[in-house]
Amino acid sequence: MGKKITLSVIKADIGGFVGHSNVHPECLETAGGILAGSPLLIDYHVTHVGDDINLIMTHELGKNSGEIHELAWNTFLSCTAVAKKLKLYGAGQDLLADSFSGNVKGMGPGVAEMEFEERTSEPVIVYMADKTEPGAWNYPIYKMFADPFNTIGLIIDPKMHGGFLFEVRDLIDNKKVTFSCPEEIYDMLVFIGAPGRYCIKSVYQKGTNEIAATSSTQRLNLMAGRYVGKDDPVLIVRCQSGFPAVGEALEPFANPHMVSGWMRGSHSGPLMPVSVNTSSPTRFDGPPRVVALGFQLADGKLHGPQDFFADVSYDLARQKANEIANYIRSMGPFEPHRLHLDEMEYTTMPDVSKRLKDRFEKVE
Ligand SMILES: O=C(COP(=O)(O)O)[C@@H](O)[C@H](O)[C@H](O)COP(=O)(O)O
Ligand SMILES: [Mg+2]
Ligand SMILES: [Mg+2]
Ligand SMILES: [Mg+2]
Repeated sequence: MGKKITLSVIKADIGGFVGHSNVHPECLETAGGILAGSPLLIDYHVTHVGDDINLIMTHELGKNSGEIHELAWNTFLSCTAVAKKLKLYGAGQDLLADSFSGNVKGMGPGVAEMEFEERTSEPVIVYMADKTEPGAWNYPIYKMFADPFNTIGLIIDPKMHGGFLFEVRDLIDNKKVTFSCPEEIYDMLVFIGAPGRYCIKSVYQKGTNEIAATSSTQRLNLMAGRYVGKDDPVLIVRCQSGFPAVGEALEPFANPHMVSGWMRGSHSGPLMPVSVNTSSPTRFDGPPRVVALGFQLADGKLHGPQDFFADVSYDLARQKANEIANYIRSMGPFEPHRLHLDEMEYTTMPDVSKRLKDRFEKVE
């Protein structure tokens, strides 16, 4: 057995610049400075999508390493101090706990990690989204790993033809189930078609059980018991040679699918593929954005990134997303633009109902 590398992507919103639109450069510099000085890491890349800081790190300490999680937590604390100094908006927004307790899971930051033996050549893509929730990955992961109309490799690459195993999490009941695809796609779609509750956590290659993809499935509002911003999830996908080709892993985003999030975490809107530099949500705090950064790993070193959605071939997807956004915005506070009551992050319904209680008369 060769040496195993862990790729950890840990993210948090520690304060926005301006409002919830972007990250202040001083926060990114602070994060970069701390990771540069850490002896724990093989390599790192600090970046952002909208108002979320993403720490992309490689090391040999495995998943859920207390040392790596503490490094990320302390980095976010230092960035929060900068955010407070600059009076940025919502300083420390996603840091829900007072002190670190061994693992950042359940403390606010989002985490996606995978451990594997590096192949001769190891292309990976790190996806990062803003103004949406973890279920936003269900549609593109399904397309990448189960839909031959997206991924021709499922038909013509002998290493992919057997299919993949999908681990799906129920975020409300805190349970998990694994589906074997393609045989069980109809059963699986019953669940993953409801992305507010069921999320694809990881995908494994059948036969080898090699990790192929993994996402962050933390739901901030479920942890905090109140709205503290959207989860703004991350996803890691390994590519080529038995996994989707880079182009197959990017293809689902050519059709901007509808996701929950956007303004006040309470609207449905198209997920727009963008470059890091254009990842600032603006119109109605959106539309929701997704960035895809490609890296070649070499003994854990992160060569890259390639900012894939900067490419002109995603111009049409952005145009389509703008058209969908324009159309659905015209519905204002009406469903389905506004989310169903159960899904809304802020709701004044209880207060308004209480105030109008006596004005409701029984209909005979
Ligand atoms: O969803 C949003 C922010 O999400 P985020 O921080 O990216 O997780 C925004 O639309 C805010 O909800 C909106 O700007 C109102 O913000 P507050 O005034 O309540 O902070
Ligand atoms: Mg924010
Ligand atoms: Mg955000
Ligand atoms: Mg958020």
